[in-house]
Amino acid sequence: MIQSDRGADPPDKKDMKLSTTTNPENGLSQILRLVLQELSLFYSRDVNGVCLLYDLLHSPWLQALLKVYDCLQEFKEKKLVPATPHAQVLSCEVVELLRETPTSPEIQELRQTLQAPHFKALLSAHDTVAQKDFEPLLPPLPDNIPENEEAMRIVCLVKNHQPLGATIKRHEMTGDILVARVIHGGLAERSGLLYAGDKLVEVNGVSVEGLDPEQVIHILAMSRDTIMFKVVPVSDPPVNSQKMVYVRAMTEYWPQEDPAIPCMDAGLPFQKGDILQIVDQNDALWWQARKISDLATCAGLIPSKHLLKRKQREFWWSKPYQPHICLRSTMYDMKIDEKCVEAARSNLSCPRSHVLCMSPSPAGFRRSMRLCRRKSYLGRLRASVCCAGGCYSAVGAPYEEVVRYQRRPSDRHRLVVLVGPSGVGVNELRRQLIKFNPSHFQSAVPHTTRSKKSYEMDGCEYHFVSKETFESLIYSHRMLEHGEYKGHLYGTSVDAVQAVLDEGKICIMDLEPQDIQVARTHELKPYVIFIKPSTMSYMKQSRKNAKIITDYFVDMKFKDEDLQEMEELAQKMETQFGQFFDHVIVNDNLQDACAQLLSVIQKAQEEPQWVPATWISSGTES
Ligand SMILES: Nc1ncnc2c1ncn2[C@@H]1O[C@H](COP(=O)(O)OP(=O)(O)OP(=O)(O)O)[C@@H](O)[C@H]1O
Repeated sequence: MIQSDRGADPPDKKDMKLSTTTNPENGLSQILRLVLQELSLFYSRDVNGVCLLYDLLHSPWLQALLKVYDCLQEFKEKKLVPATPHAQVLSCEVVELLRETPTSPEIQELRQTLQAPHFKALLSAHDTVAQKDFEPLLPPLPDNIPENEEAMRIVCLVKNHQPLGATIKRHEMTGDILVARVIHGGLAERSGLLYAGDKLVEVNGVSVEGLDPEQVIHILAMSRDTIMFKVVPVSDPPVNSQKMVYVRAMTEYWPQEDPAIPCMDAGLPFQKGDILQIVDQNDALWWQARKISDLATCAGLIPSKHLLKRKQREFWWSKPYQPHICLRSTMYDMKIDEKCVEAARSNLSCPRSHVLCMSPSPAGFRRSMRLCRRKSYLGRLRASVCCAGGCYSAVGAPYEEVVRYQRRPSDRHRLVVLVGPSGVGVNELRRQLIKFNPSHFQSAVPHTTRSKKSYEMDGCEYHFVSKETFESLIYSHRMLEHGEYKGHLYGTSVDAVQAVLDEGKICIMDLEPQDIQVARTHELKPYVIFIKPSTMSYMKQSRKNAKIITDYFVDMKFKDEDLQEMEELAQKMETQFGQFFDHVIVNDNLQDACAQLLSVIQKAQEEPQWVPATWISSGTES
């Protein structure tokens, strides 16, 4: 991730003094010092990547470089003249004279110093500069060079256990071996001497004429310390003027499984949800990218958006037809068992008298309605191996452009969405969070079309609305999730979530994974946390006294098959929807999981995070 390392090198006035030159009144070092002072004011807020800029300008190598630059500028004016252009000869004469002098420890030391290879090399360099003798001595050109001889470039690269970072191909018509692409950050690119399109003539003195690319690679693999290329440079070297783009991978990619990749070794594997830095989009089919978790390495090849979409479509159509139900929740496909909702309520840690109170706070303690969808959901998930994720993958963009978003203190909080297989502890964690700080965390009050009971209050347990009102909320996309049972509709609206956010609180809600996309808007900027079950053996231990609610029973103990089912479901959720998860918490020890949740939520609200670019550029952000 491009993140400045705040902890490693905090802005500090003492440090800044060290970084100034001896003459702070002029020169670039002085300007840099002032810029650093300015930047340090914004450092803690990381406004628009200030930390990154600060760390760059504060780096010792840049400071040293600027000092050298300042010194050179100073001496440029003085027009220095060498005392002698023959320091080497002078040194030899001194050594000779010292031989005739009576020896003493000092004389011995001086002789040793003057005869040391490094010192001799230094004097040699001095004389070369003093005599301005910079041109290398080249043998005279042969007379018989043909007029149309192409200009050649000799490139010598020193091997350093890093990949060369270039791929080659054979030109279909001419049979020439060409540099196909130069990978960013690789040895070839950093040398600045090899370009895509350069024609290879020789490698390590061996002519490549008539050779296959594989044979050329074999020669390269055999070379030991240095690689020598003789190339005919491409007439128009490509210039990469594209801006760096960051994307979230919405699908996974394994170069080893892709026979179409031009060079498997140069491929960059990635998983759903990985953030990638796209460094080169010059090729319409193969882009170059790095993972932000590994920016120091050289880039790798990934399929372009267009190509990956095509691959997804081909994969989709190549699958045998399977009748399936789309997981996307639609009206009337979700059964909510009100009996279960009621039963769950009586199971709450907050007493019923609390539910009856005037304050709307009980919403935070209500069990989610998803409990009752458990059985049918699992069934549908099993039946639709390639639906929600698959359908999405087949038609959706494989990469989502992302930017760093830093919530300002005046902004509303981000919605926190908890996702997980039924029984994993989503509601338990939500309850714990709200209990821990009810003035900070709250759930949204759901809507229903059923009639109000005598002990209920509108806006407290539910917003009681007519079927028409509810349906208009659905059609105007104001419902984040909804379902029907026995002719009554239930659901949570965007407005109910916003009401919590408008109070300056953090709204916590649980969603089925297929509903995450509905919530992914610039209005709510949801931060999605996946709650994952622990290992089977740990779950058996820790869930001994835990209770679940099924479609038919309330307060049932976990059976082994429930845990097994939970594990299976968690895996499927991760496989299909992992691209939407901002964070994963394994719920083994409840206290630990709660502590993690608190800290992650705090980070989500206070630290820069990757969010879809459309959330920021949609005009609602200043
Ligand atoms: N880390 C844990 N250790 C022990 N018990 C736990 C832990 N997490 C949750 N539980 C217990 O497991 C049971 C199920 O938890 P919970 O009701 O929160 O599940 P859920 O994910 O909301 O699923 P559903 O939506 O089906 O209710 C509850 O009795 C809860 O107290």
